[in-house]
Amino acid sequence: MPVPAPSGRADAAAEAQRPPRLSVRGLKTHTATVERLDVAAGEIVALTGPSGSGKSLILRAIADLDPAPGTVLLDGTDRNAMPAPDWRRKVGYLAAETGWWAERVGAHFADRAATAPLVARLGFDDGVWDWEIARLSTGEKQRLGFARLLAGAPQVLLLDEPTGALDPEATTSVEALIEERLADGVAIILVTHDADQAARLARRHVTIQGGRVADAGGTP
Ligand SMILES: Nc1ncnc2c1ncn2[C@@H]1O[C@H](COP(=O)(O)OP(=O)(O)OP(=O)(O)O)[C@@H](O)[C@H]1O
Repeated sequence: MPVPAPSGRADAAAEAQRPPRLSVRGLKTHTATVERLDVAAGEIVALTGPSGSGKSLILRAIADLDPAPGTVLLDGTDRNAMPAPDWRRKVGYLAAETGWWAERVGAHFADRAATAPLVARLGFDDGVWDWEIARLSTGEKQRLGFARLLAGAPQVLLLDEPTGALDPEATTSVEALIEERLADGVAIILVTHDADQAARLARRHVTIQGGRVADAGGTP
């Protein structure tokens, strides 16, 4: 009778066979090429580089917001195998400057009751639904944009300077929510100019050098 493998070893083998949550190969934007980048479920990778090196364009290309040649897979499924709106819901992008289309905050949230606890953790009470977009400060837009993104429960988060306009208290709240999503298995790429934040949140750091992003760390 065969002896079963110790469960820890079996788990490790199953883990090794699982595709990375996000996998990027040969993705070309106007300014940079991502040769190879894998992000596992529950992993956060910090993407750094000088201003104008192309970090935002890479996130937008992965999110399929700009056309870009190359291969991007979610749990092994090519982005071309699903409608673009489905991809963008699963692979969520938070722009450094969030976009708003309706007059008031509430119109941007499909399920206010479900989102209220999230919005509260980011410092707002229920009155926020009636606020006009025109009155929002930069930091309020950033926090509400983050809440709007999380409300869709994406499996990948592409965060472009998510706390760039926030005070330390709000930054702590956003980082706590990021950590919780990681615990839920979300894969995250974080663009930040804040080296302390990159060190706090991410063990793996990739940098744009000479227009190339190479995944030095590999898949853990
Ligand atoms: N559609 C486009 N066509 C050509 N160049 C573009 C286009 N969009 C942006 N760029 C340029 O590509 C470069 C990279 O822009 P990007 O916003 O990705 O930089 P970044 O690394 O995120 O910078 P920052 O840290 O300042 O936010 C910039 O020089 C920008 O002007």
